Parts: sequence; C-alpha cells; structure tokens
Amino acid sequence: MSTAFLFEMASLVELLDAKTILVGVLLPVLLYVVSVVLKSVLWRWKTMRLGSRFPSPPYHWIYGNNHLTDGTFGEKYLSVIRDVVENHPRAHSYWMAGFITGVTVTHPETIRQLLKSQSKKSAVYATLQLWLGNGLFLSDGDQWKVHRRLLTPAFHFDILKQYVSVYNREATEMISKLSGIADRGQVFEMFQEVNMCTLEVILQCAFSGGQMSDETKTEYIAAIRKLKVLFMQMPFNPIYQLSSSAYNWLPSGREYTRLCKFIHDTAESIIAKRRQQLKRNGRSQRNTRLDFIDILLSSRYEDGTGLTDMEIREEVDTFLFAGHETTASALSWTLYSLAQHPHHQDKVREEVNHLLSGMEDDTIQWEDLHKLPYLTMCLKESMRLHTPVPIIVRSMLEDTVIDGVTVPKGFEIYISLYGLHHNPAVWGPDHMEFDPSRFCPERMKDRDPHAFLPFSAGQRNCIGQNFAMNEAKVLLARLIHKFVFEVDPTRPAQKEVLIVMCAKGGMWMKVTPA
Ligand code: HEM
Repeated sequence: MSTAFLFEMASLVELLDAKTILVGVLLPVLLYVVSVVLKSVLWRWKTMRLGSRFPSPPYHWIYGNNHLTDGTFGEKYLSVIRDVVENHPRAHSYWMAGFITGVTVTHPETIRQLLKSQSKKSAVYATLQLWLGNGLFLSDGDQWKVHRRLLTPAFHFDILKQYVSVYNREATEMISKLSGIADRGQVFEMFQEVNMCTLEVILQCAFSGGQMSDETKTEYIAAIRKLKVLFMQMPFNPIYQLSSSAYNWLPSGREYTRLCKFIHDTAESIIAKRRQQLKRNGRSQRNTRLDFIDILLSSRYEDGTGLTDMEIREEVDTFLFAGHETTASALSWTLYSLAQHPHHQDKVREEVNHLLSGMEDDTIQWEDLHKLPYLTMCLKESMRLHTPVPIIVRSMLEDTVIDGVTVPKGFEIYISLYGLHHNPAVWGPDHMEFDPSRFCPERMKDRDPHAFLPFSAGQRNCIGQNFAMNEAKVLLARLIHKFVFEVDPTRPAQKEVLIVMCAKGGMWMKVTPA
C-alpha cells in the first residue's frame, strides 16, 4: 500500500469523524437549544397575551413597569401598586419587563377563589430552593402533606403556652439593651435589634435553646439580608432569564451559593448539637415537651424510616428564616407606627399599665394575652398597613377564571397581600391612615374574612401564626410599658420589599423611659 493511499484513507476517516460529530452530537444539541428557546418564547408570548387582557399600570415595551418604580421594590413600587388597585380593585397585570408579566389579584373575592383553586408553589421561588430546599414553605404534594401533619403538633396551644416565658425572658433582655441606649440618648436601628431578639426566641423555642453566639447571629441576619436582596434582583438579570445555571457562574450567583452554604452549615451545627445533647442527657433535661427540632429528629414515616438528614436541615432552614424575619417585620413596623402616633402609643401603655398594676412583676402571662384588645388592634392595623409578607405566588394546577378571564393551568398568579390591604374598595379612601379602630369588633363583623390576610389563608396558611401573634403581643406590651418610642425625623423609614417588608437603610428610632 502506497503512503499516498494511506494518507487519503486517514483524511477520509477524519472527515467522517467530523461529520459524525456534527450529525451525532452538535445537531441534537443545537435542536435542543432551539426547542428550549422556542418553547420559552412561546410561553412568554402566551403570558404576554394573557397579561394584556388585564388592566395594568402604564408600561414601557422594554422596561415594563420598572421605569415607574426605579427598578426596585421600594416606596415607588408600592405607590404604583396602590394606584393600580385604586383604579382596578380586583386584578391587574404587573410588567416586570416589556415581555415578563404577572397576573396579580388584590380583592377578597378574587383571592378567596384563587386560594380555593388547585395550585402549587410557583416556579418564581425556584432560586429559594437552593437556600430553603424542600422545607414546608416550598414543598408541594405528598411531601408537604406529610411534613405539615408531622409538624402541626409543635404549634398546639399546650406547647405555645410554654413559650410565653421565653418571650418574657427575651423581652427583659431587650429592655436592658434599650435602657443603655436610652441612658446614652442614642438614636438606634430598630430592625436589627428586633431581628436579634426574634431570632433568639425561635432558637430558644424551636431549637432547644440558644445555639448561636451573638456574633453568629449578627452574621446570620446579615447573610439572610444579602440572600433576600440577591433573590429579588435575579429576575432582572438577563443571564438569569436565559439560564439559572449560567447565573450561578456570575459573581452574584457565586455569592448566593456561598451564603446558602453558610446558612446550611449553621443549621447543621444546630442539628448536630441537639443530637449530641439528646444522646448525652435524653430529652428530659428541660421538660417533657417535644421541641420542634425533636419532632424532626424523632419522627417516623409509616414505613418506620425517619426523615433524612437533608429533610431535617431543610426544615431547620425554613423555620429559622420564616420564624424570625416575618415577626421582626411585624413588630418593628408596629413600634414605628406607634412612634408616629403618640396618642395610640399612650392608649396601649395605659392598657398595659392597667393590666400589670398590682402584679408582682412586669411579666405577661398566657392568660393575659386576650386582655390586651387595644394593643392587638394596633398590631393588626400595623400588619395591614405594612403587610409583613407583601406578596405570595402560586402556579395554577387547573384553568381558573379570574374576573371573566381564563387563566390556563400552569400560569403563575401573584396574590398581593399588600394590594389587598390597601384596596380602597375594602378599606376606604383613607387606607394609608393608621387607624386601629378598623379592628374593633363592631367594624370587623361586616368585613369579608378574606379582607385581612397577613398570614394568608386556606391549607397553605402560616403554620406559625399563633406563635407569632403571642410573641409580638408579649414583646410589644413589655417594651411599651417601659419606653416611649419616637421616630428620628431626619431619617424616616422607607419600605423595601425583600420577601418580607423591610426598611431600606434601616428604621431609626429613639427611646426614653416611660
Ligand atoms: C408576623 C409573623 C408572620 C407572618 C406575617 C407570616 C406570614 C406567612 C404567610 C403569608 C405565609 C404563606 C406563604 C405562601 O403561601 O407563600 C406563611 C407561611 C408559613 N409560615 Fe409564616 N408568618 C409569620 C410568622 C411565622 C412563624 C413565627 C413561623 C414559624 C415558627 C412561620 C412559619 C411559616 C411556614 C413554615 C410557612 C409555610 C406553611 C405551609 O406552606 O404549609 N411563620 N407565613
């Protein structure tokens, strides 16, 4: 065989290889990418068509409604929502960009109908999955059903009763901190103080005692804040829009992954410590009650197997986050509203003073919790006005008719609890006023039960709502009893929606002894 022949044969094989690679590998990949892009474009087009059947704030074909709101979810965004709800009280479209929109419901009737329909947690929460996994907040179907059934006993009244002493202990701790601040006449940032307190409360009540140093708590709270900011920014990142996996390679994506790892490591260390304690001392060291974490560690499925380490960690991550941030938001904004309205603050103080007069100490007992009607009205009015969880999202599992328009199965619907709580058709034209009398029994009796939903409603309602209300009442009563709260007029609090209602740049306040 001549060398020329061999050379020709080798070239032919190379050529064939290139063809094989092209046909066998590159072409299918190309077809796959094209089909994904086409599917995504078709889906976007369908969503846009659906969105345009609902009224919306005036929108730009590229920026959507962002040009009205400076692209963040702050005061401007909330004012756009209030305006659109004023003109269209039942439902509207909100355009996150010229090609991304979400149907949003804001009326008790449309929300009731939606919460009754078959739905699941939205794909919007997909990036929260890396942080909270398949914990109770994000899971669906059988896993959610089984875990909800498993965890509900941890919120039974007999268990909640025992937590009142924890709320009081942490209130005393906070009072001593604020006394120092009052003595020095300092202005201080309320959100951080309240977050530290509510985080310690959930650690004490649900996770068998303080497992974090103050340093770790500060780091944990800061990590959660950064995670929330990144989560809210993601939908506006074009790389994220194309592919969430590609986003993970960007600096912000890598930061998100790093923070999640810190949060997971913290949860794992809490679980490991509790496992060690149980091994050493058994459960009897404090009392006979099962802590939330003990329920997780000891529960068995019907087949006798326990929760996997991953399932346990995901629930710890979920409850650590959901159990302190939301309550901190409710509590901080209530103190802020009371500071803005001294006559309501005085009325609350009178009520608490009356309750505690003649008592041996300042602690609030379980039996006292229903003896604070004015305080409770102020707390509810603040949760209406400042809505701790402003928006929740569902993905429909069946076609659903909203205001005469059929929203097909698979579409996302936004339930704006903030929009509901600022709906003039429900709350009147003065919905921006802090008016606790809205929650007096006479005014409440004719109101639609779905008009006020800080904890949502239906089967996916907040599992911790009684825990949160009790905690907030004890802390508020104890703090208002001791201090007069004033706002810092040079730095008014600015709302910012970061999953929960936060204060951009902080909530600056002053306290003096009452
Ligand atoms: C003022 C305080 C609180 C507010 C305003 C609040 C609000 C809410 C809302 C609106 C939901 C529904 C979310 C959705 O459907 O997407 C929810 C769910 C949830 N909340 Fe809360 N929450 C508060 C306190 C707590 C506390 C103290 C805990 C735990 C100790 C907790 C644990 C949860 C969990 C695990 C879920 C998911 C429940 C499920 O889907 O089965 N929350 N919360």
